Amino acid sequence: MAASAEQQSVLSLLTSPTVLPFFILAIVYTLVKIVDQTDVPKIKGLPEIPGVPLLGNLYQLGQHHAKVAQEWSKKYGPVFQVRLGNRRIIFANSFDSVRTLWITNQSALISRPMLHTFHTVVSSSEGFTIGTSPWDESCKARRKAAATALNRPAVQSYMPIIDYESTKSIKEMMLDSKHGEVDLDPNAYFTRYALSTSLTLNYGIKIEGNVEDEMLKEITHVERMVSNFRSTSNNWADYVPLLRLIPGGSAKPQEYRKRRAAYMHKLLNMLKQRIADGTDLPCISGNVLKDPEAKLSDGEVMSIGLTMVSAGLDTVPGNLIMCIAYLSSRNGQDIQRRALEEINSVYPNDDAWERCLHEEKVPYITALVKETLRFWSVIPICLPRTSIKDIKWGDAVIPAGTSFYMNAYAAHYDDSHFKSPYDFNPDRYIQDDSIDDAAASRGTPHYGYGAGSRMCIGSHLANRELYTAFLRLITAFEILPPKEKSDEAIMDALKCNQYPTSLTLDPKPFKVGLRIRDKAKLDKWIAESEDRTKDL
Ligand code: HEM
Repeated sequence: MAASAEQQSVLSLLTSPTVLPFFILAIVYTLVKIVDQTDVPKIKGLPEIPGVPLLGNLYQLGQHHAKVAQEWSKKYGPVFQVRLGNRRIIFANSFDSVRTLWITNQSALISRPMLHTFHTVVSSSEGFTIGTSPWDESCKARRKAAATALNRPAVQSYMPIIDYESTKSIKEMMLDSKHGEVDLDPNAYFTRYALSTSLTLNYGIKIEGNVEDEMLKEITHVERMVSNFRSTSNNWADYVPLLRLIPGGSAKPQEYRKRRAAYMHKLLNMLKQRIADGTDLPCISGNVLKDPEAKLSDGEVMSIGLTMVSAGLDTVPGNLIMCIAYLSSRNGQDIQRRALEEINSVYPNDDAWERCLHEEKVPYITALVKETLRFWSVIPICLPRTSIKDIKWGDAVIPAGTSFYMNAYAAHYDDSHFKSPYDFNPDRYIQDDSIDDAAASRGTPHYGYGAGSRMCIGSHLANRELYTAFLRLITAFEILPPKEKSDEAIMDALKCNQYPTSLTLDPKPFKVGLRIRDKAKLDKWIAESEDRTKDL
Protein backbone atom coordinates (compact mmCIF):
# COMPACT_ATOMS: atom_id res chain seq x y z
CA MET A 1 0.00 0.00 0.00
CA ALA A 2 1.40 3.41 -0.98
CA ALA A 3 2.22 5.85 1.83
CA SER A 4 -0.15 8.80 2.19
CA ALA A 5 1.08 12.32 1.46
CA GLU A 6 1.13 13.03 5.22
CA GLN A 7 3.27 9.92 5.95
CA GLN A 8 5.64 10.87 3.13
CA SER A 9 6.16 14.34 4.50
CA VAL A 10 6.89 12.97 8.05
CA LEU A 11 9.36 10.50 6.53
CA SER A 12 11.18 13.16 4.53
CA LEU A 13 11.33 15.41 7.61
CA LEU A 14 12.87 12.60 9.71
CA THR A 15 15.42 11.72 7.04
CA SER A 16 16.41 15.33 6.33
CA PRO A 17 20.10 16.01 7.14
CA THR A 18 19.26 18.32 10.06
CA VAL A 19 16.72 16.06 11.80
CA LEU A 20 18.19 12.60 11.05
CA PRO A 21 21.04 12.70 13.64
CA PHE A 22 18.59 13.74 16.39
CA PHE A 23 16.14 11.07 15.26
CA ILE A 24 18.84 8.35 15.47
CA LEU A 25 19.91 9.66 18.88
CA ALA A 26 16.32 9.50 20.14
CA ILE A 27 15.99 5.88 18.95
CA VAL A 28 19.29 4.88 20.57
CA TYR A 29 18.29 6.67 23.81
CA THR A 30 14.93 4.88 23.89
CA LEU A 31 16.55 1.49 23.22
CA VAL A 32 19.16 2.07 25.94
CA LYS A 33 16.37 3.07 28.36
CA ILE A 34 14.52 -0.16 27.56
CA VAL A 35 17.49 -2.54 27.97
CA ASP A 36 18.96 -0.49 30.82
CA GLN A 37 16.22 -1.26 33.33
CA THR A 38 17.07 -3.01 36.57
CA ASP A 39 15.28 -5.97 38.13
CA VAL A 40 14.57 -3.83 41.21
CA PRO A 41 14.04 -0.05 40.86
CA LYS A 42 16.44 2.38 42.55
CA ILE A 43 16.00 2.18 46.33
CA LYS A 44 15.28 5.52 47.97
CA GLY A 45 17.33 6.52 51.00
CA LEU A 46 20.29 4.20 50.24
CA PRO A 47 23.53 5.56 48.74
CA GLU A 48 24.02 4.55 45.10
CA ILE A 49 27.39 4.38 43.37
CA PRO A 50 27.23 6.41 40.14
CA GLY A 51 27.66 4.19 37.09
CA VAL A 52 27.24 4.20 33.33
CA PRO A 53 24.34 3.06 31.12
CA LEU A 54 24.05 -0.69 30.40
CA LEU A 55 27.04 -1.77 32.50
CA GLY A 56 26.14 0.14 35.67
CA ASN A 57 29.18 -0.27 37.97
CA LEU A 58 30.55 -3.46 36.41
CA TYR A 59 33.54 -1.87 34.72
CA GLN A 60 34.47 0.23 37.78
CA LEU A 61 34.53 -2.87 39.97
CA GLY A 62 37.39 -4.16 37.85
CA GLN A 63 39.03 -7.42 38.90
CA HIS A 64 39.06 -6.95 42.66
CA HIS A 65 35.38 -6.39 43.47
CA ALA A 66 35.91 -6.85 47.21
CA LYS A 67 38.72 -4.27 47.35
CA VAL A 68 36.92 -1.69 45.19
CA ALA A 69 33.70 -2.04 47.20
CA GLN A 70 35.73 -1.69 50.41
CA GLU A 71 37.15 1.62 49.06
CA TRP A 72 33.67 2.87 48.09
CA SER A 73 32.39 2.13 51.59
CA LYS A 74 34.82 4.74 52.97
CA LYS A 75 32.97 7.40 50.98
CA TYR A 76 29.41 6.04 50.74
CA GLY A 77 29.05 4.21 54.08
CA PRO A 78 29.00 0.49 54.90
CA VAL A 79 25.87 -0.37 52.91
CA PHE A 80 25.18 0.93 49.41
CA GLN A 81 23.46 -0.08 46.19
CA VAL A 82 25.23 -0.73 42.91
CA ARG A 83 24.00 -1.66 39.48
CA LEU A 84 25.60 -4.62 37.77
CA GLY A 85 24.09 -4.50 34.29
CA ASN A 86 20.37 -4.92 34.81
CA ARG A 87 20.65 -6.15 38.42
CA ARG A 88 20.48 -3.98 41.50
CA ILE A 89 22.70 -5.29 44.27
CA ILE A 90 23.08 -4.30 47.90
CA PHE A 91 26.68 -4.51 49.10
CA ALA A 92 27.39 -4.81 52.86
CA ASN A 93 30.98 -3.98 53.76
CA SER A 94 31.37 -3.77 57.53
CA PHE A 95 31.25 -6.39 60.29
CA ASP A 96 28.21 -4.78 61.96
CA SER A 97 26.20 -4.17 58.79
CA VAL A 98 26.65 -7.82 57.79
CA ARG A 99 25.47 -8.92 61.21
CA THR A 100 22.34 -6.72 60.99
CA LEU A 101 21.42 -7.80 57.47
CA TRP A 102 22.49 -11.47 57.53
CA ILE A 103 21.73 -12.40 61.15
CA THR A 104 19.07 -10.01 62.46
CA ASN A 105 17.17 -10.32 59.15
CA GLN A 106 17.99 -13.96 58.49
CA SER A 107 14.46 -15.14 57.76
CA ALA A 108 14.16 -12.48 55.04
CA LEU A 109 17.59 -13.23 53.55
CA ILE A 110 17.16 -16.95 53.02
CA SER A 111 17.17 -17.36 49.25
CA ARG A 112 19.83 -17.31 46.53
CA PRO A 113 19.66 -15.54 43.16
CA MET A 114 19.77 -17.41 39.83
CA LEU A 115 22.66 -16.30 37.63
CA HIS A 116 22.68 -17.01 33.90
CA THR A 117 26.09 -18.67 33.44
CA PHE A 118 25.91 -21.06 36.37
CA HIS A 119 22.20 -21.79 36.59
CA THR A 120 21.32 -21.90 32.90
CA VAL A 121 24.47 -22.98 31.08
CA VAL A 122 26.61 -24.97 33.56
CA SER A 123 23.93 -26.63 35.65
CA SER A 124 21.04 -27.35 33.35
CA SER A 125 21.55 -31.12 33.34
CA GLU A 126 23.16 -31.80 36.72
CA GLY A 127 20.93 -29.80 39.08
CA PHE A 128 22.15 -27.12 41.45
CA THR A 129 24.26 -27.58 44.53
CA ILE A 130 22.59 -26.68 47.83
CA GLY A 131 24.61 -23.47 48.03
CA THR A 132 23.35 -22.27 44.65
CA SER A 133 19.67 -23.20 45.08
CA PRO A 134 16.95 -20.63 45.65
CA TRP A 135 14.93 -21.40 48.79
CA ASP A 136 12.07 -23.85 48.18
CA GLU A 137 10.83 -27.20 49.53
CA SER A 138 13.46 -29.20 47.62
CA CYS A 139 16.32 -27.00 48.83
CA LYS A 140 14.99 -27.29 52.38
CA ALA A 141 14.92 -31.13 52.15
CA ARG A 142 18.42 -31.38 50.63
CA ARG A 143 19.85 -28.91 53.14
CA LYS A 144 18.29 -30.85 56.01
CA ALA A 145 19.65 -34.21 54.77
CA ALA A 146 23.15 -32.78 54.24
CA ALA A 147 23.13 -30.88 57.55
CA THR A 148 22.26 -34.10 59.42
CA ALA A 149 25.13 -35.89 57.70
CA LEU A 150 27.46 -33.03 58.68
CA ASN A 151 26.43 -32.40 62.28
CA ARG A 152 28.89 -32.73 65.18
CA PRO A 153 28.35 -36.44 66.06
CA ALA A 154 28.36 -37.41 62.37
CA VAL A 155 31.61 -35.52 61.79
CA GLN A 156 33.18 -37.30 64.78
CA SER A 157 32.43 -40.61 63.06
CA TYR A 158 34.36 -39.39 59.97
CA MET A 159 37.58 -38.78 61.94
CA PRO A 160 39.19 -42.04 60.72
CA ILE A 161 38.99 -40.63 57.19
CA ILE A 162 40.68 -37.40 58.33
CA ASP A 163 43.27 -39.51 60.19
CA TYR A 164 44.02 -41.50 57.01
CA GLU A 165 44.09 -38.55 54.60
CA SER A 166 46.15 -36.17 56.75
CA THR A 167 48.71 -38.89 57.43
CA LYS A 168 48.89 -39.76 53.73
CA SER A 169 49.52 -36.11 52.75
CA ILE A 170 52.14 -35.50 55.45
CA LYS A 171 53.94 -38.75 54.63
CA GLU A 172 54.03 -37.88 50.92
CA MET A 173 55.26 -34.37 51.70
CA MET A 174 58.05 -35.90 53.77
CA LEU A 175 59.04 -38.28 50.96
CA ASP A 176 58.60 -35.82 48.05
CA SER A 177 60.68 -33.20 49.88
CA LYS A 178 63.37 -35.89 50.24
CA HIS A 179 63.10 -35.60 53.98
CA GLY A 180 63.28 -31.84 53.88
CA GLU A 181 66.01 -31.34 51.25
CA VAL A 182 63.74 -30.10 48.46
CA ASP A 183 61.21 -27.25 48.70
CA LEU A 184 57.67 -28.08 47.63
CA ASP A 185 54.30 -26.53 46.85
CA PRO A 186 51.74 -27.80 49.42
CA ASN A 187 48.76 -27.20 47.11
CA ALA A 188 48.15 -30.63 45.58
CA TYR A 189 48.64 -32.51 48.87
CA PHE A 190 45.88 -30.56 50.60
CA THR A 191 43.61 -30.47 47.60
CA ARG A 192 43.66 -34.27 47.63
CA TYR A 193 43.19 -34.22 51.44
CA ALA A 194 39.95 -32.24 51.08
CA LEU A 195 38.63 -33.98 47.96
CA SER A 196 39.37 -37.51 49.05
CA THR A 197 37.77 -36.85 52.46
CA SER A 198 34.59 -35.57 50.75
CA LEU A 199 34.48 -38.47 48.27
CA THR A 200 34.98 -41.08 50.97
CA LEU A 201 32.27 -39.75 53.20
CA ASN A 202 29.82 -39.22 50.36
CA TYR A 203 30.48 -42.26 48.14
CA GLY A 204 32.83 -44.49 50.17
CA ILE A 205 35.36 -43.97 47.34
CA LYS A 206 38.76 -42.39 47.96
CA ILE A 207 41.50 -41.06 45.70
CA GLU A 208 43.87 -44.03 45.75
CA GLY A 209 46.76 -42.44 43.89
CA ASN A 210 49.35 -39.81 44.70
CA VAL A 211 49.08 -36.12 43.84
CA GLU A 212 49.39 -36.97 40.12
CA ASP A 213 46.20 -39.06 40.19
CA GLU A 214 44.12 -38.45 37.01
CA MET A 215 40.74 -38.32 38.77
CA LEU A 216 42.13 -35.85 41.31
CA LYS A 217 43.45 -33.60 38.55
CA GLU A 218 40.25 -33.75 36.47
CA ILE A 219 37.87 -33.03 39.36
CA THR A 220 40.10 -30.29 40.75
CA HIS A 221 40.44 -28.53 37.41
CA VAL A 222 36.77 -28.82 36.43
CA GLU A 223 35.48 -27.71 39.84
CA ARG A 224 37.84 -24.75 39.78
CA MET A 225 36.49 -23.66 36.40
CA VAL A 226 32.90 -24.21 37.53
CA SER A 227 33.63 -22.09 40.57
CA ASN A 228 34.67 -19.30 38.20
CA PHE A 229 31.43 -19.62 36.23
CA ARG A 230 29.63 -19.42 39.56
CA SER A 231 31.43 -16.30 40.71
CA THR A 232 29.51 -13.06 41.13
CA SER A 233 32.54 -11.13 39.80
CA ASN A 234 33.48 -13.14 36.73
CA ASN A 235 30.63 -13.32 34.24
CA TRP A 236 29.34 -10.10 32.72
CA ALA A 237 26.72 -12.07 30.78
CA ASP A 238 25.01 -12.72 34.14
CA TYR A 239 24.23 -9.04 34.33
CA VAL A 240 24.08 -7.79 30.72
CA PRO A 241 21.66 -10.03 28.77
CA LEU A 242 22.82 -8.63 25.42
CA LEU A 243 26.21 -10.31 25.97
CA ARG A 244 24.51 -13.73 25.95
CA LEU A 245 23.95 -13.24 22.23
CA ILE A 246 27.69 -13.29 21.48
CA PRO A 247 28.32 -16.49 19.49
CA GLY A 248 30.43 -19.09 21.32
CA GLY A 249 30.01 -17.38 24.71
CA SER A 250 28.56 -20.54 26.25
CA ALA A 251 31.07 -22.99 24.77
CA LYS A 252 33.41 -23.17 27.78
CA PRO A 253 30.68 -23.45 30.43
CA GLN A 254 29.04 -26.19 28.35
CA GLU A 255 32.31 -28.09 27.98
CA TYR A 256 32.80 -28.07 31.76
CA ARG A 257 29.20 -29.04 32.36
CA LYS A 258 29.81 -32.21 30.31
CA ARG A 259 33.09 -33.01 32.04
CA ARG A 260 31.48 -32.52 35.44
CA ALA A 261 28.53 -34.73 34.52
CA ALA A 262 30.95 -37.48 33.46
CA TYR A 263 32.62 -37.93 36.85
CA MET A 264 29.47 -37.27 38.87
CA HIS A 265 27.66 -40.10 37.03
CA LYS A 266 30.75 -42.32 37.24
CA LEU A 267 30.96 -41.90 41.03
CA LEU A 268 27.26 -42.56 41.54
CA ASN A 269 27.33 -45.60 39.26
CA MET A 270 30.40 -47.00 41.05
CA LEU A 271 28.54 -46.67 44.34
CA LYS A 272 25.37 -48.29 42.93
CA GLN A 273 27.45 -51.19 41.58
CA ARG A 274 29.13 -51.68 44.98
CA ILE A 275 25.74 -51.64 46.71
CA ALA A 276 24.52 -54.29 44.24
CA ASP A 277 27.66 -56.39 44.89
CA GLY A 278 27.44 -55.86 48.67
CA THR A 279 30.93 -54.30 48.72
CA ASP A 280 29.97 -50.69 49.50
CA LEU A 281 31.31 -48.83 52.54
CA PRO A 282 28.99 -46.79 54.79
CA CYS A 283 28.57 -43.33 53.21
CA ILE A 284 26.08 -40.49 52.87
CA SER A 285 24.76 -41.18 49.34
CA GLY A 286 24.72 -44.93 50.08
CA ASN A 287 22.57 -44.32 53.15
CA VAL A 288 20.10 -42.29 51.11
CA LEU A 289 20.00 -44.80 48.23
CA LYS A 290 19.44 -47.75 50.57
CA ASP A 291 16.87 -46.04 52.79
CA PRO A 292 13.35 -47.03 51.63
CA GLU A 293 11.95 -44.10 53.64
CA ALA A 294 14.20 -41.50 51.95
CA LYS A 295 12.05 -38.94 50.22
CA LEU A 296 14.81 -37.62 47.95
CA SER A 297 14.64 -38.05 44.19
CA ASP A 298 17.65 -39.21 42.11
CA GLY A 299 18.25 -35.58 41.13
CA GLU A 300 18.30 -34.56 44.78
CA VAL A 301 20.78 -37.34 45.65
CA MET A 302 22.95 -36.08 42.77
CA SER A 303 22.68 -32.51 44.11
CA ILE A 304 23.93 -33.61 47.54
CA GLY A 305 26.84 -35.41 45.87
CA LEU A 306 27.70 -32.32 43.83
CA THR A 307 27.56 -30.21 46.97
CA MET A 308 29.88 -32.54 48.87
CA VAL A 309 32.38 -32.69 46.03
CA SER A 310 32.47 -28.98 45.32
CA ALA A 311 31.85 -27.26 48.68
CA GLY A 312 35.03 -28.23 50.47
CA LEU A 313 37.28 -28.51 47.45
CA ASP A 314 38.54 -24.95 47.09
CA THR A 315 37.76 -23.73 50.56
CA VAL A 316 39.53 -26.23 52.83
CA PRO A 317 42.78 -26.32 50.79
CA GLY A 318 42.71 -22.52 50.25
CA ASN A 319 42.78 -21.96 54.01
CA LEU A 320 45.36 -24.65 54.68
CA ILE A 321 47.68 -23.62 51.88
CA MET A 322 47.61 -19.91 52.67
CA CYS A 323 48.19 -20.53 56.37
CA ILE A 324 51.19 -22.71 55.45
CA ALA A 325 52.47 -19.83 53.27
CA TYR A 326 52.18 -17.51 56.25
CA LEU A 327 53.80 -19.96 58.64
CA SER A 328 56.81 -20.15 56.33
CA SER A 329 57.36 -16.37 56.64
CA ARG A 330 59.47 -14.68 59.31
CA ASN A 331 56.45 -13.83 61.48
CA GLY A 332 55.15 -17.33 60.93
CA GLN A 333 58.21 -18.81 62.67
CA ASP A 334 57.08 -17.23 65.99
CA ILE A 335 53.56 -18.57 65.47
CA GLN A 336 54.91 -22.09 64.87
CA ARG A 337 57.11 -21.91 67.99
CA ARG A 338 54.19 -20.76 70.10
CA ALA A 339 51.84 -23.38 68.61
CA LEU A 340 54.32 -26.18 69.31
CA GLU A 341 54.78 -25.04 72.91
CA GLU A 342 51.02 -25.03 73.41
CA ILE A 343 50.63 -28.47 71.84
CA ASN A 344 53.43 -29.91 73.99
CA SER A 345 52.04 -28.41 77.15
CA VAL A 346 48.63 -30.03 76.54
CA TYR A 347 50.19 -33.31 75.33
CA PRO A 348 53.51 -33.83 77.17
CA ASN A 349 53.43 -37.55 76.22
CA ASP A 350 53.67 -36.99 72.45
CA ASP A 351 50.17 -38.31 71.80
CA ALA A 352 48.81 -35.15 70.11
CA TRP A 353 48.56 -36.92 66.72
CA GLU A 354 46.10 -39.44 68.08
CA ARG A 355 44.28 -37.26 70.64
CA CYS A 356 43.42 -34.57 68.08
CA LEU A 357 41.08 -37.10 66.48
CA HIS A 358 38.89 -37.07 69.58
CA GLU A 359 39.18 -33.57 71.02
CA GLU A 360 40.13 -29.97 70.32
CA LYS A 361 42.12 -29.13 73.43
CA VAL A 362 44.76 -26.72 72.12
CA PRO A 363 43.09 -23.28 72.11
CA TYR A 364 45.96 -21.74 70.16
CA ILE A 365 45.36 -24.13 67.22
CA THR A 366 41.62 -23.38 67.33
CA ALA A 367 42.53 -19.69 67.26
CA LEU A 368 44.93 -20.30 64.36
CA VAL A 369 42.05 -21.88 62.41
CA LYS A 370 39.78 -18.88 63.10
CA GLU A 371 42.44 -16.32 62.24
CA THR A 372 43.20 -18.16 59.00
CA LEU A 373 39.52 -18.10 58.05
CA ARG A 374 39.38 -14.36 58.79
CA PHE A 375 42.67 -13.24 57.33
CA TRP A 376 42.54 -15.11 54.02
CA SER A 377 38.77 -14.72 53.41
CA VAL A 378 38.82 -17.49 50.80
CA ILE A 379 35.33 -16.50 49.60
CA PRO A 380 35.88 -12.71 49.58
CA ILE A 381 32.39 -11.98 48.24
CA CYS A 382 30.26 -14.56 50.02
CA LEU A 383 27.72 -16.71 48.13
CA PRO A 384 24.98 -14.27 47.07
CA ARG A 385 21.57 -14.01 48.72
CA THR A 386 18.13 -12.84 47.62
CA SER A 387 15.60 -11.41 50.06
CA ILE A 388 12.13 -12.92 50.25
CA LYS A 389 10.67 -10.12 52.43
CA ASP A 390 11.23 -6.35 52.60
CA ILE A 391 14.18 -5.36 54.79
CA LYS A 392 14.58 -1.99 56.50
CA TRP A 393 17.98 -0.36 56.54
CA GLY A 394 17.89 3.10 58.18
CA ASP A 395 15.21 5.04 56.33
CA ALA A 396 15.36 2.79 53.28
CA VAL A 397 13.03 -0.14 52.60
CA ILE A 398 14.81 -2.71 50.46
CA PRO A 399 12.10 -4.63 48.60
CA ALA A 400 11.79 -8.45 48.57
CA GLY A 401 13.56 -9.95 45.56
CA THR A 402 16.72 -7.80 45.87
CA SER A 403 20.18 -9.41 45.64
CA PHE A 404 22.61 -8.96 48.54
CA TYR A 405 26.40 -9.40 48.38
CA MET A 406 28.33 -9.76 51.63
CA ASN A 407 31.82 -8.29 51.25
CA ALA A 408 33.40 -10.72 53.72
CA TYR A 409 36.87 -9.43 52.87
CA ALA A 410 35.94 -5.85 53.88
CA ALA A 411 34.16 -7.08 57.03
CA HIS A 412 37.25 -9.08 58.01
CA TYR A 413 39.47 -6.04 57.63
CA ASP A 414 37.03 -3.69 59.36
CA ASP A 415 39.12 -1.78 61.92
CA SER A 416 36.07 -0.73 63.91
CA HIS A 417 35.70 -4.43 64.80
CA PHE A 418 39.20 -5.94 64.63
CA LYS A 419 42.23 -4.21 66.11
CA SER A 420 45.06 -4.05 63.53
CA PRO A 421 43.10 -6.17 61.06
CA TYR A 422 45.99 -6.42 58.60
CA ASP A 423 48.12 -8.27 61.19
CA PHE A 424 47.86 -12.06 61.21
CA ASN A 425 47.35 -12.63 64.91
CA PRO A 426 45.70 -15.83 66.25
CA ASP A 427 45.83 -14.29 69.72
CA ARG A 428 42.96 -11.98 68.79
CA TYR A 429 40.73 -15.04 69.29
CA ILE A 430 42.24 -15.80 72.68
CA GLN A 431 42.81 -12.38 74.25
CA ASP A 432 39.75 -10.17 74.18
CA ASP A 433 41.84 -7.02 73.98
CA SER A 434 42.85 -7.69 70.40
CA ILE A 435 39.22 -7.58 69.28
CA ASP A 436 37.19 -4.59 70.34
CA ASP A 437 35.66 -5.74 73.70
CA ALA A 438 32.05 -5.06 72.88
CA ALA A 439 32.46 -6.78 69.54
CA ALA A 440 34.07 -9.85 71.10
CA SER A 441 31.09 -10.37 73.36
CA ARG A 442 28.72 -10.43 70.37
CA GLY A 443 29.72 -13.88 69.20
CA THR A 444 30.42 -14.51 65.51
CA PRO A 445 34.22 -14.73 65.21
CA HIS A 446 34.34 -14.12 61.44
CA TYR A 447 32.28 -14.57 58.28
CA GLY A 448 34.51 -17.21 56.73
CA TYR A 449 31.51 -19.56 56.82
CA GLY A 450 29.01 -16.81 55.98
CA ALA A 451 26.25 -16.01 58.47
CA GLY A 452 22.58 -16.53 59.25
CA SER A 453 19.99 -18.78 57.66
CA ARG A 454 22.10 -20.14 54.77
CA MET A 455 25.42 -20.26 56.61
CA CYS A 456 27.84 -23.08 55.71
CA ILE A 457 26.65 -26.47 56.96
CA GLY A 458 30.10 -28.02 56.46
CA SER A 459 31.78 -25.85 59.10
CA HIS A 460 32.16 -28.63 61.74
CA LEU A 461 33.78 -30.89 59.18
CA ALA A 462 35.96 -28.09 57.81
CA ASN A 463 37.05 -27.02 61.32
CA ARG A 464 38.04 -30.60 62.15
CA GLU A 465 39.95 -30.94 58.87
CA LEU A 466 41.80 -27.67 59.49
CA TYR A 467 42.53 -28.29 63.18
CA THR A 468 43.86 -31.82 62.58
CA ALA A 469 46.01 -30.80 59.61
CA PHE A 470 47.53 -27.76 61.38
CA LEU A 471 48.27 -29.66 64.58
CA ARG A 472 49.87 -32.56 62.71
CA LEU A 473 51.83 -30.37 60.30
CA ILE A 474 53.28 -28.26 63.09
CA THR A 475 54.32 -31.29 65.14
CA ALA A 476 55.78 -32.97 62.05
CA PHE A 477 57.67 -30.11 60.39
CA GLU A 478 59.28 -26.76 60.89
CA ILE A 479 57.85 -24.86 57.92
CA LEU A 480 60.54 -22.61 56.45
CA PRO A 481 60.89 -19.99 53.73
CA PRO A 482 61.86 -21.55 50.38
CA LYS A 483 65.54 -21.55 49.38
CA GLU A 484 64.70 -19.43 46.34
CA LYS A 485 63.04 -16.08 47.02
CA SER A 486 59.26 -16.31 46.48
CA ASP A 487 56.76 -13.82 45.08
CA GLU A 488 55.95 -11.41 47.93
CA ALA A 489 52.37 -11.06 46.69
CA ILE A 490 51.70 -14.48 48.21
CA MET A 491 51.36 -12.82 51.63
CA ASP A 492 48.55 -10.49 50.50
CA ALA A 493 45.01 -11.85 50.83
CA LEU A 494 44.01 -10.45 47.42
CA LYS A 495 47.24 -10.45 45.43
CA CYS A 496 47.91 -14.11 46.24
CA ASN A 497 44.90 -15.06 44.12
CA GLN A 498 45.92 -16.20 40.66
CA TYR A 499 42.39 -15.70 39.32
CA PRO A 500 41.10 -12.58 41.13
CA THR A 501 37.53 -12.74 39.82
CA SER A 502 36.98 -16.35 40.90
CA LEU A 503 34.47 -17.20 43.63
CA THR A 504 37.10 -18.72 45.89
CA LEU A 505 40.74 -17.85 46.42
CA ASP A 506 42.92 -19.76 43.95
CA PRO A 507 46.45 -19.47 45.42
CA LYS A 508 49.33 -18.66 43.09
CA PRO A 509 51.94 -21.42 43.09
CA PHE A 510 54.59 -21.07 45.79
CA LYS A 511 57.00 -23.30 47.65
CA VAL A 512 58.00 -23.81 51.26
CA GLY A 513 60.88 -25.59 52.92
CA LEU A 514 60.26 -28.40 55.42
CA ARG A 515 62.51 -29.55 58.25
CA ILE A 516 61.43 -32.74 60.00
CA ARG A 517 61.35 -32.03 63.73
CA ASP A 518 61.94 -35.60 64.95
CA LYS A 519 62.15 -38.35 62.33
CA ALA A 520 61.73 -41.23 64.77
CA LYS A 521 58.60 -39.75 66.33
CA LEU A 522 57.11 -38.85 62.96
CA ASP A 523 57.71 -42.38 61.63
CA LYS A 524 56.01 -43.77 64.73
CA TRP A 525 52.95 -41.47 64.40
CA ILE A 526 52.60 -42.33 60.71
CA ALA A 527 52.90 -46.08 61.39
CA GLU A 528 50.29 -45.91 64.17
CA SER A 529 47.90 -44.00 61.96
CA GLU A 530 48.39 -46.41 59.04
CA ASP A 531 47.68 -49.27 61.38
CA ARG A 532 44.49 -47.62 62.75
CA THR A 533 43.14 -46.92 59.25
CA LYS A 534 44.26 -50.04 57.37
CA ASP A 535 40.67 -51.21 56.81
CA LEU A 536 39.44 -47.92 55.33
C1 HEM B 1 37.09 -24.01 55.18
C2 HEM B 1 36.15 -24.57 54.47
C3 HEM B 1 34.84 -23.94 54.09
C4 HEM B 1 34.53 -22.62 53.98
C5 HEM B 1 35.44 -21.42 54.19
C6 HEM B 1 33.14 -22.55 53.59
C7 HEM B 1 32.44 -21.37 53.39
C8 HEM B 1 31.11 -21.30 53.03
C9 HEM B 1 30.40 -20.08 52.83
C10 HEM B 1 30.98 -18.68 52.96
C11 HEM B 1 29.12 -20.40 52.50
C12 HEM B 1 27.97 -19.42 52.21
C13 HEM B 1 27.27 -19.11 53.49
C14 HEM B 1 26.28 -17.98 53.43
O1 HEM B 1 25.65 -17.73 52.41
O2 HEM B 1 26.14 -17.30 54.47
C15 HEM B 1 29.03 -21.83 52.49
C16 HEM B 1 27.88 -22.54 52.20
C17 HEM B 1 27.85 -23.91 52.19
N1 HEM B 1 28.85 -24.78 52.53
FE1 HEM B 1 30.71 -24.31 53.11
N2 HEM B 1 32.64 -23.81 53.47
C18 HEM B 1 33.66 -24.70 53.76
C19 HEM B 1 33.59 -26.07 53.76
C20 HEM B 1 32.47 -26.79 53.47
C21 HEM B 1 32.40 -28.24 53.45
C22 HEM B 1 33.58 -29.17 53.77
C23 HEM B 1 31.13 -28.57 53.12
C24 HEM B 1 30.49 -29.92 52.95
C25 HEM B 1 31.11 -31.02 52.70
C26 HEM B 1 30.39 -27.32 52.94
C27 HEM B 1 29.08 -27.25 52.61
C28 HEM B 1 28.38 -26.07 52.38
C29 HEM B 1 27.00 -26.02 51.94
C30 HEM B 1 26.09 -27.20 51.65
C31 HEM B 1 26.67 -24.66 51.82
C32 HEM B 1 25.36 -24.07 51.34
C33 HEM B 1 24.43 -23.76 52.49
C34 HEM B 1 23.13 -23.18 51.98
O3 HEM B 1 23.10 -22.56 50.92
O4 HEM B 1 22.12 -23.34 52.66
N3 HEM B 1 31.24 -26.28 53.16
N4 HEM B 1 30.25 -22.36 52.82
